[in-house]
Amino acid sequence: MTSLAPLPTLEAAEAALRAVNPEAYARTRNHLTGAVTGLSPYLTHGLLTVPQCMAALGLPPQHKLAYEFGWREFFRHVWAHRGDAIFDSLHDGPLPEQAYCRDVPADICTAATGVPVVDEAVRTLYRTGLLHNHARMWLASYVVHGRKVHWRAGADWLYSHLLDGDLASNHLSWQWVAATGSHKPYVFDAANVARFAPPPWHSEGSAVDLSYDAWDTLARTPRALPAGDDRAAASAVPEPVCTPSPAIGGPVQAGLPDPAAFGRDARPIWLAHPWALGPAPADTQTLAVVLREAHQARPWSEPRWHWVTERMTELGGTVWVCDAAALAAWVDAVTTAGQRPERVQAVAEPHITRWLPPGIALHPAPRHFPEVAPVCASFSAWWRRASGEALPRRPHGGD
Ligand SMILES: Cc1cc2nc3c(=O)[nH]c(=O)nc-3n(C[C@H](O)[C@H](O)[C@H](O)COP(=O)(O)OP(=O)(O)OC[C@H]3O[C@@H](n4cnc5c(N)ncnc54)[C@H](O)[C@@H]3O)c2cc1C
Repeated sequence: MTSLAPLPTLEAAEAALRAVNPEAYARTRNHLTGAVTGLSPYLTHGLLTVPQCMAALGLPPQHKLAYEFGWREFFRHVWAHRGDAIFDSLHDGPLPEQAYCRDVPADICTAATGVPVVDEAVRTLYRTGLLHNHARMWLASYVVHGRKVHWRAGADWLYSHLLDGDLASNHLSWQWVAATGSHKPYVFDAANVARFAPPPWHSEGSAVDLSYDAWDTLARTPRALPAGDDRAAASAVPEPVCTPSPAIGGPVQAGLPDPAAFGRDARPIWLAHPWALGPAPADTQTLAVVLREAHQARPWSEPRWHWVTERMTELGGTVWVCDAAALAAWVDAVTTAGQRPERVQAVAEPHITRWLPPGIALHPAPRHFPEVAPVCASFSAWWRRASGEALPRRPHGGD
């Protein structure tokens, strides 16, 4: 990962939180150079929590930034209620599912479409592991409505490369753009890009320079925009390699430590996993674990693995890569009947919880907004119930 990526340390996370300027955020957040917070990798990987950010910033519930934290928790609410159904279209979109291809074309994955806004987004993604929300929306809209790629293929691809890749925020945002989770395809035009992005992104005269009406019609017909030509291919960049587990070597080891080494210490064992990289509770010993099953279906890029394992090393010394059965046996070995279930503790996080053995005491992932039931179909319905406030009419991410 280049120096453009945020550092995977608690100090960097806390510094990013201290640097947030809510007033500037509210004015400029839709601009690619706006005062966005950069908190998402820290929130996704548990170095910070939404309640901690809300408290530190003292945000009133009607602040724009409070809504955005709200979107994060709304997507978690939908995931908690709908489960794996979020990985399929929540309802019909503008076209039948068969109208979309199931692979992201090579010219998109290598930033060689010849459309500046798309190629800049992909280059930025590979260089930093992050993308501004507006850029994610433009990219997803081009992929789904412009190139007729199924939202799920686009979502899986983007998730693999994001440092903040979160299955709820990512996959449900793609569904929102695709109109399988909202009621209108999200489309954009070149003027919108020119207003919110710096000049290298401007796309007048390219394949996406269409009116909103033409875009809307395109989203509702099977026709696709053309792939990048040979001239665009000349500036292609390689897609970073994605793997289902980190490379073994140095502090990253396959297997688990000798349970006796932990068994001699009476303190509870804190399981640091990729979605719980905050400080371990006082008076615990830390075991840092990557569970193979949690990543099998959705590999991560090398830079993301590097980012995560660097922080895990800081927490646990060695990062242990193992499968769920091995972890269950290890938990059994360090746990005597009288100590269950507090001996081994972890944060319950939906990316991993289903693979954690039953002998582990789970702490709920911290939330700012109260859980509401039944599931809310829209953010505004959820916001009304979770915050007790009405939501002014506004779009999802940008103008
Ligand atoms: C196609 C697409 C894919 C996305 N994938 C992810 C993802 O994998 N992980 C992820 O954390 N966010 C995702 N988002 C949401 C959003 O783009 C990022 O959270 C945001 O860009 C992160 O930058 P930031 O921390 O500077 O955000 P800020 O604008 O500073 O917002 C502060 C925090 O609020 C939350 N937030 C802001 N906007 C949104 C939003 N639209 N939806 C949900 N939460 C939001 C995030 O936790 C963010 O860190 C996606 C959005 C789109 C359109």
